[in-house]
Amino acid sequence: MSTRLWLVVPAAGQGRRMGAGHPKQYLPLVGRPVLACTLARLHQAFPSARLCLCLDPDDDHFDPAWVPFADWRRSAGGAERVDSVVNALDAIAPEAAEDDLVLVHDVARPCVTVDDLTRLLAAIADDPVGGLLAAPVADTMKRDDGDGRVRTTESREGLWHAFTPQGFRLGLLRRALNDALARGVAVTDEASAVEAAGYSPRLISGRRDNLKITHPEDLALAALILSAQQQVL
Ligand SMILES: Nc1ccn([C@@H]2O[C@H](COP(=O)(O)OP(=O)(O)OP(=O)(O)O)[C@@H](O)[C@H]2O)c(=O)n1
Ligand SMILES: C[C@](O)(CO)[C@H](O)COP(=O)(O)O
Repeated sequence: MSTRLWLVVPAAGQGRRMGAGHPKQYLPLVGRPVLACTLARLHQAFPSARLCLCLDPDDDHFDPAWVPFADWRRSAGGAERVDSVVNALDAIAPEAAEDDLVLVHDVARPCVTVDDLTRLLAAIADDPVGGLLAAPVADTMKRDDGDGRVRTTESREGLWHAFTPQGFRLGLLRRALNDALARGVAVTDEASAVEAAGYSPRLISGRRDNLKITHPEDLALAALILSAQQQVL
């Protein structure tokens, strides 16, 4: 049996830094909610993938009409992003094979391009570990002294911003996440768990406009990015 492609979309966050009063994935972006925009991009790139959408069990904003995938299921969001992803992997495991590829993509990143998505998949399809979209740090990096002043300027050489999607084989990713959680390792993305398991995920250079909508000003930026992308992509 050939390996299948699964998409896991963590969408169970509360959007506290956005401060909109309800989760940012339901804020309108370019005529429809952020969640619908993100799923549309993923569907454009991978129309026959299987989707698992992590939703807060108390979510009363979600509308299934926003899901363009024929084959999809929902899983329960957890306390942290990593818990939502672990729940999703547990939910798909009975239907999936250990070496099926899983791409995990934040619902809060609607500006990822079809080209980056397909390049990521091509780059990791035969990679023994897997990898992630990322971009080299372009600014000078400062470390603060904890009191609003600069302590040091850090070297940015070799530093990358980690984006999503991040893609790994189901078996490797599940083991890595569960081990990391059991050992108390801080897991802010899938790659950090895979790294803690002793592997080196591949960095796939992606576009810098793969913005994660986090703060209020990001929503307008994302709308501009999507409009600009429509002109040229
Ligand atoms: N318990 C959680 C927390 C986050 N996420 C998802 O993980 C992604 C990245 O998280 P982040 O940008 O931090 O989103 P929020 O948790 O919503 O934001 P905040 O931290 O400001 O509350 C988002 O797509 C978010 O919906 C999730 O599925 N489950
Ligand atoms: C996974 C992630 O998008 C990589 O940059 C990011 O870490 C998720 O955001 P959070 O604020 O750390 O939950």
